[in-house]
Parts: sequence; C-alpha cells; structure tokens
Amino acid sequence: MSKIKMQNTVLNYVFDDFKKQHTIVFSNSLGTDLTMWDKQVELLGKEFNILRYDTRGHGKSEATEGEYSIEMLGNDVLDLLDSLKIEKVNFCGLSIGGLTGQWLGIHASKRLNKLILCNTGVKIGNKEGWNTRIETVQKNGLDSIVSGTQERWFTTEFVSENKGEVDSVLATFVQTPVAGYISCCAAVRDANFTDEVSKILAPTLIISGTEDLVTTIKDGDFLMEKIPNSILAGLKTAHISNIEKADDFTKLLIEFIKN
Ligand SMILES: O=C(O)CCC(=O)CC(=O)O
Repeated sequence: MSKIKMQNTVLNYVFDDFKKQHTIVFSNSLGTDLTMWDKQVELLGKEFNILRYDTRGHGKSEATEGEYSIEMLGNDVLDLLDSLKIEKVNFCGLSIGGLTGQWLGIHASKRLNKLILCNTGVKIGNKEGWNTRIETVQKNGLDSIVSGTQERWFTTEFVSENKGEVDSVLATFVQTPVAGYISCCAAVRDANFTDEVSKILAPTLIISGTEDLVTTIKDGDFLMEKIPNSILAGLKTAHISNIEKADDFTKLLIEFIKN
C-alpha cells in the first residue's frame, strides 16, 4: 500500500503494475475499502494492471473535514491518475463508486477506455433517508447500523454459507471513520445524474444485483436506457455483487474489457 499527498487530501492506494497494456481502477462502496476487490485481483491480474484506492474518508485515506461531493471524489481519481502518470483507464465503481464513475464518464471522457457501473443508479435513495442515516451515525456510531447494513449488502443464503467473510467485511465497515462515512453519505444524498448521464460516451457495462434493494435492477435498466453505448448484466446478488458472486463478476469484467 502507498499513500499519496494530492492537492486536497491524502489517498491510500495499491497499484499492481503487471506491465499489461490496460489498467483497471476500482472504486469502493460506502463503508468498505480497497480490500473489497481482493477476490477480483488474482484473475484480473492476469490481464490488466490493477489500481485500487480507498475513497476519501474511507480505509486509510484521509477523512478531510466537511461534506464531500461526487465531483470532489471524481477529481480525487483524476489527481491520482495524474500523479501516477496514467493517461487512460478502465474504471469500475460500485454504488458510490459507480456515482464517481458516472461523474468521470460525464466530465472526463478522454481519461476512460471503458466504464463499469455496478450496483448503482443515477440517484441513490432520497434526501430524508440520507439525513436520517447521517444523524443516526453521528449520534450512535456505525455499530448501530451494522445489522441493517448486512441485510442490504448480502443475501441470507450468502451470509449463512460465508459467515467468516461477511464478518470480515462488516469489521471493515465499523472501522470506517464516522466523519468520512457521513461526509460520503452527503455526497450520495446530493448526487443526481438523471439529466447528464446520457452524455457518457465510453462503452459501459452496468452490473445489477437481482436481489439488491438499495440500487435495484430497475436502476440498472434506467442507466442502460440513458447511456448510449451500454449493456446490462444481472447477477443473483444483493448490494455487494463483486463479493457475493465474485467469479461471475470478474468474468463479466474480463469479457467486457477485452471485447
Ligand atoms: O453502498 C453505497 O456506496 C451507497 C449505498 C448504500 O448506502 C448501501 C448501504 O449501505 O445500504
């Protein structure tokens, strides 16, 4: 792992430079960190260089003060690419990472080869829900929402067969800095790409979870209707599809980027 001091923050990242032609950048979901992609690295590393980073306020990245915006998180990615002198990438983001991906697709098209938007939507949830979550976490901490989080993130079948793995993801969740988590909640609350998403020109793969109640398959359908050069794949998962159906997820990425 390395840390990089950028214009406005310090980001933690891991760059596996396998000297391949293409690089794929992974952007984590709310309350996770770059280790959420561990199951993708082995297979994908045979084909691509892999750059993973902790979203601002998460993992070992700095939790700067004040509310964040998706624009800020998108610019963090551009600063990171500039610092590492990487011109063009394939970008894969899940949930809030998918909002960052949409922002990049709209505002930084020339930095993208292909875009993968997972378990996300043009808008996630509503203002009231996010404000309630912010207040709850401010008052009672992340432990107070851990059981609801597990229910949204994984199907009951997956939890019963993979208890250790789920516990480890949730251990990362409760270690997320409260300030970073709620600042990112504000970024999600304020994001709405309904009117801009059709400007995305990069070929785009949308991955939705058929059992995802946070960002539904309908949200994925809407993205596909609006983004001109896009396709949609559904996996039988809840919100964290890349962990719940890791191999299927990884194969979708390889096929999409290589073709
Ligand atoms: O996962 C995200 O990045 C945002 C959506 C969300 O809050 C998922 C959840 O915890 O329910």
